[in-house]
Amino acid sequence: MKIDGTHYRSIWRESDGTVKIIDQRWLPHELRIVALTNRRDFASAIRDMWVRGAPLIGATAAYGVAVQMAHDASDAALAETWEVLHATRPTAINLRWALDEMTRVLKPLPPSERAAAAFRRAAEICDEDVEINRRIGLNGLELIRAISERKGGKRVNVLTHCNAGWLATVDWGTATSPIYHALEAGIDVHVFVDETRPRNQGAQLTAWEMNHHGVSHDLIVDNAGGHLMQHGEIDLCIVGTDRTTAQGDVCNKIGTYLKALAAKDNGVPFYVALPSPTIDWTVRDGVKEIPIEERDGGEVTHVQGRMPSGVVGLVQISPDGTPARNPAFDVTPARLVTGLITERGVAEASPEGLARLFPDRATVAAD
Ligand SMILES: CSC[C@H]1O[C@H](OP(=O)(O)O)[C@H](O)[C@@H]1O
Repeated sequence: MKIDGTHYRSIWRESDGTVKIIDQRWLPHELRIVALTNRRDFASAIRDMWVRGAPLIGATAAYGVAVQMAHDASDAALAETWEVLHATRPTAINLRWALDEMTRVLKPLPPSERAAAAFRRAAEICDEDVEINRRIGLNGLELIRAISERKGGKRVNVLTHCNAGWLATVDWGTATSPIYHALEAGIDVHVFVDETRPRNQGAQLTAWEMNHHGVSHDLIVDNAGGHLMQHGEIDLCIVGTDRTTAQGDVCNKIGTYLKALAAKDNGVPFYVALPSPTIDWTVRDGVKEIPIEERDGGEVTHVQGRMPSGVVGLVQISPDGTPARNPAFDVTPARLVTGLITERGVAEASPEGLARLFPDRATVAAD
């Protein structure tokens, strides 16, 4: 999307072959663009969240394989790269999907052909993500348009959680794509942006996206969402996902489950923007089977921001040595999900709903 009138993707390859990313750790205060030149860079970028968001993690891993193939295209290097990058973060299925896809394409080729083929496939994966997200936006736009018409053109209030924006993907975003399309369609839309503790992807990234794209928004603390729903201030929720099961259970940033409970209790539609590479067809029960990343407790006891001096740094918000738990995701059972907004349409959160849209992929029989 655009930053001060200039179009950016979150990851791209320069004409000289260098792969570059926006290092999201410094947003919203600094726009830092960095080159990733070796496998270690790519592993750090994913593990330490220079880039984050399920689709972007997958795209980054794809380019990580390509850059490694340019250094060493042996079978051993290909297998080792799968292991090294797969170990960076456990929850987003797109990481495994992208690594498996790159291996599928490259394994049959002679090493001499692998680097060129890898960069081609990585570029395709990025372009496919952009198109998938554009279509998710068009499908989600109809949900927002229907609410707008029901409200006689009055403002449609959308709640988002974490960042499922263009910064979480290659472009458009997933949960934000319907919002961007609604803005372009002239619909009066307002976004309540969950700050999303502890990494504050909402406060730091979604608010930055909304601001740069001219979307009306308010930043709210995570705990305010239920109150706003009780008072009729939220028309629908749209969130992203890091892994959705064939049953329609949705794994997403920590706190999503609580938002879904509040939405159910208040009759607020709760939608999940779901690109098909984020569907894990091999999993039945999301709560029992999806690995939940446990990140360092320091992300809970400390918060990053800009100091009065203008320097971006960390401040400690709890007593020295405070122990902290930091599960980075939770799973919202399908029963709390109103619908899944995919690139092929809006599906019921059920095996039947997903199989209807993806008969070519559905492999898990309904319970
Ligand atoms: C479009 S996927 C976005 C998804 O990824 C985020 O997690 P993280 O920032 O830790 O990578 C969050 O769960 C978003 O909903």
